[in-house]
Formats: sequence, C-alpha cells, structure tokens
Amino acid sequence: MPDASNPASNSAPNSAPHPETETAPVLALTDLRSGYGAHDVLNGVALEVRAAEIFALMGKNGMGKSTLLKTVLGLVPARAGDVRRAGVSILGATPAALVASGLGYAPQEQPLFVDLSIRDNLRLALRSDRELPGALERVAAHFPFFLDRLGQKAGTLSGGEQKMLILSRALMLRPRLLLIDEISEGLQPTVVARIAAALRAERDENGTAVLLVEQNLDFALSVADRWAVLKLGAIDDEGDNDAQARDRVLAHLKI
Ligand SMILES: Nc1ncnc2c1ncn2[C@@H]1O[C@H](COP(=O)(O)OP(=O)(O)OP(=O)(O)O)[C@@H](O)[C@H]1O
Repeated sequence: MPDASNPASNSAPNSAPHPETETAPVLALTDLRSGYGAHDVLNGVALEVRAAEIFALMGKNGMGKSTLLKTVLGLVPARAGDVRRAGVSILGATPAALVASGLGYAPQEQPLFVDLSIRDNLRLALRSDRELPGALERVAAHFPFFLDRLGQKAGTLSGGEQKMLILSRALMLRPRLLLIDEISEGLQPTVVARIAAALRAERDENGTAVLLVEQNLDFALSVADRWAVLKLGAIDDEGDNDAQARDRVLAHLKI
C-alpha cells in the first residue's frame, strides 16, 4: 500500500523518467479548482512550470499555496480543471503512477520517522535495498555530511538537518519535477543558503524542475527563474525573475 502522503514511497531512484514531449510544459494547471467541504480554496488556477526551471509560488498566509500542491498530488481532490504532467493528465493518478511520471514532493509537515535512523528514513522510500547505494550517491552530491551519520536517529537532527533529509529523500528518487512546500520556514540563513545551492545544482546539473511554495522572498528570488503570486485561490500576478520582480512581489505581499 503506497503512502499517499509521500508519493515517493513506492518508487525506485533509477526508474525511467516519464517521456517528455518537446513542447509540453513539465507541469500545466488549467482552471484548477479545489477546496475542503463547502469551502472553495482554489478558484481557477492556471500555471505552467517548464523543464529545468525553478518556479516560485508566493502569497500571503491562507491563500491556497499548500492546497495547490496537494491538489496536484491528488491529496486534495480537484473539483474542476486539469493537471497535466508533460502533456498527460495526472488527475486521479495513484501515488505510484505519480512517481512513475517523475513527481517528487517535499511536504511542509515533518514527514520523518523520528525514531528511525537517517539510513532507514531513506531506505523506506526505496523498493529494494539494492537501490540504496545509488540513492546515497545522489544524497551525498548535495549533503555529504549525511554519509558519516547514517546511523543517527532522524529525531536527533537539528531542524535544518531534518529539512535537508526531507529534501534528500525526495531528490534521491530523481524526480523530473519536485514540489516543495515552505522548506525555509524557521531555518537560519546558512541552512537556507545550503538548500538554495542544492536546488540550483539540481536544476543546472540534472535539469530538474521545481515548483517552490515559499514565504521567504529573498530565498525564493535567489533560486527562481520565474514566479507567481497566489491570491484568494487564483494567480494574481506572475513574471520572470528580473529587476522588477522583488518590488512586484512585495506589492502583493503587503498587508
Ligand atoms: N484540511 C483542511 N480542512 C479544511 N480547511 C483547510 C484544510 N487545509 C487548509 N484549509 C484551509 O484552506 C485555506 C488555504 O490553506 P493553505 O494551507 O492552502 O494556504 P497557504 O497559502 O499554504 O497558507 P500558509 O502560507 O499559511 O501555509 C485556508 O483557509 C485553510 O484554513
């Protein structure tokens, strides 16, 4: 039974990437609507993430950013619209199919097993221990210090190290598109800078696309190629990460 909160849980690090068409975006949302009970949260979101780009999604608290990621993953059911991954609709796809399509997810909630070691937290995302050496190689490329501490319990890691472990677990599965929910929350600047460096390297060296939900504007604009602001469940503004980006985003985030 795959773990629905972690679509990476049923995958192999070397699974073949989803066939990308030359023209289709890595992720395309059209008129996406979802919510909880009688409460509509997403009110018709249209968004495209392209190959090998980091796309930052920002917005004030409660505007629906996490709900958008969860709707892409099917954890919150879409009420209307479409979610297309490399041109193919993934609405209603199983967690295993989402992983096979190249999706990875680093959720905002701490999804680690605190009483298990770093090694076991990584192993749980793999189908077989045979895949562990390749997966650890991938982890070491970004956060080599984990290799010396594989036996340490995840619950004894610092907050920043736990975030790096969550990111490592998602990246070791070699996603084509990684969804990341507020990874910088509560972290000190040096840790945020390490995570930023890992994301840039992942994009530049492996062509991985990232949809980054963030409140930290400086971090988001230090890595993003493009950005959008979500307001009341719809995209209010979007653009390239150019000289005007910071002022434009700030204008939307002002109270
Ligand atoms: N499981 C749930 N059941 C009912 N309502 C929910 C649930 N999860 C979120 N909501 C509501 O949906 C709205 C959007 O929440 P969401 O977490 O997507 O916003 P967000 O933009 O990610 O906010 P934040 O930046 O504070 O995390 C909020 O009003 C929130 O209270």
